[in-house]
Amino acid sequence: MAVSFELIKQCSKTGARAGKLYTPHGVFETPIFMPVGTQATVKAMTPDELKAMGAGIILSNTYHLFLRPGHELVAEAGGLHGFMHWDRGILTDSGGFQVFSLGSLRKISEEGVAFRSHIDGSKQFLSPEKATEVQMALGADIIMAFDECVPYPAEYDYARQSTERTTRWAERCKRAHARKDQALFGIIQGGMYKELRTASVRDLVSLDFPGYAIGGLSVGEPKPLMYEMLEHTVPQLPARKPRYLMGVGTPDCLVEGVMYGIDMFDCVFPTRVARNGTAMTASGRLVVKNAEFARDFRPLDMDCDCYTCRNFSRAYIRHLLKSEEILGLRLTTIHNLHFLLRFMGKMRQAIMEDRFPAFRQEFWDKYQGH
Ligand SMILES: CO[C@@H]1O[C@H](CNc2nc3cc4c(=O)[nH]c(N)nc4cc3[nH]2)[C@@H](O)[C@H]1O
Ligand SMILES: [Zn+2]
Repeated sequence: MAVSFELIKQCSKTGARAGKLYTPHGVFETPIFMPVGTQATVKAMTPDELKAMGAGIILSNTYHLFLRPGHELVAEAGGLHGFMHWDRGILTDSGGFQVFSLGSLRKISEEGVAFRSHIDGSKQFLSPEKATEVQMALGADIIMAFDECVPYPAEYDYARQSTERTTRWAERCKRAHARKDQALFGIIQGGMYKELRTASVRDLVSLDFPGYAIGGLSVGEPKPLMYEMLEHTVPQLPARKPRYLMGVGTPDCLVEGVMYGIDMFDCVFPTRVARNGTAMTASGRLVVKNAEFARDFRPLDMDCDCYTCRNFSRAYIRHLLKSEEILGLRLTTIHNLHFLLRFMGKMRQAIMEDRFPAFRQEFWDKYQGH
């Protein structure tokens, strides 16, 4: 088995659990947050810095790398691990989501999706087989089935037909996948319709994937609706296989996702907001670019021990960001990633000590939104 999951501790009162994910590039503790490195780099970070802060698995993206520099070139460089000099875990998203969020003039059919590249407008086509071939060439440890992320909102009938096609596509990906050192995860769809979510779980679990992602969430729906879908869907997934919630990465959603039994998360949020000068802290966000911090010589987050918070002040980081100095966005990125990775470690510790409900309550008492 390329990737396997060991359930270490189940919370006695909620769906939260602590586990271990065994991959060809290492063993990683779950719940885990996976920094996003869309174009084969986690923006502004070196691999050594990512290692130093404890990142275990990072994401890259089929859609982007297929368009540039091309999967064949990455394969010549020894796959993504060789190309980006990263020897820990890599997961690639299959491109379905990005075709819809980035590509233009998309035409979806049973065969696949025709679209124009957002880079040069050239005509492109991705099918389940092509997306699987690209991911085999990129060489990630975990690859995703090619799916359509049902948009929000979506009519019941559209959600049903799209989800049924995603299941047929998942079967085609499974048939096309021919790398024993890679795990292919299925992606649950179903929109915001509980019976479609159940049908998607039933159909994909019958295809027996080594892990399952929950797709079609964090797409602009109200958070309570995302939580309702998680509460309904996650318990129906096999307990001994990893569950991956795609596109989630704010502390509130991470706590709730862990509570429902999610093991893996990814999101561009922490690195994206860092680049526009927003720091994540235990009590919410701090927009360090704001004038109020011009003479504030305290660290971003008084409770943080990251390289940024040990050495630099809000005033200095604000100055760097206002002056568009590259170090500015590097320092905020270091802090945000360190903050989230440490937050996951604290949650795992609480689960191991069977005090997750108290940890969650404490979090909500302190957290002031977003
Ligand atoms: C709300 O923030 C925006 O939304 C994205 C995060 N939310 C998200 N939901 C996703 C769903 C899927 C899916 O159903 N299938 C596949 N293959 N990949 C997915 C990737 C996803 N990412 C950020 O990029 C941000 O722009
Ligand atoms: Zn910090």
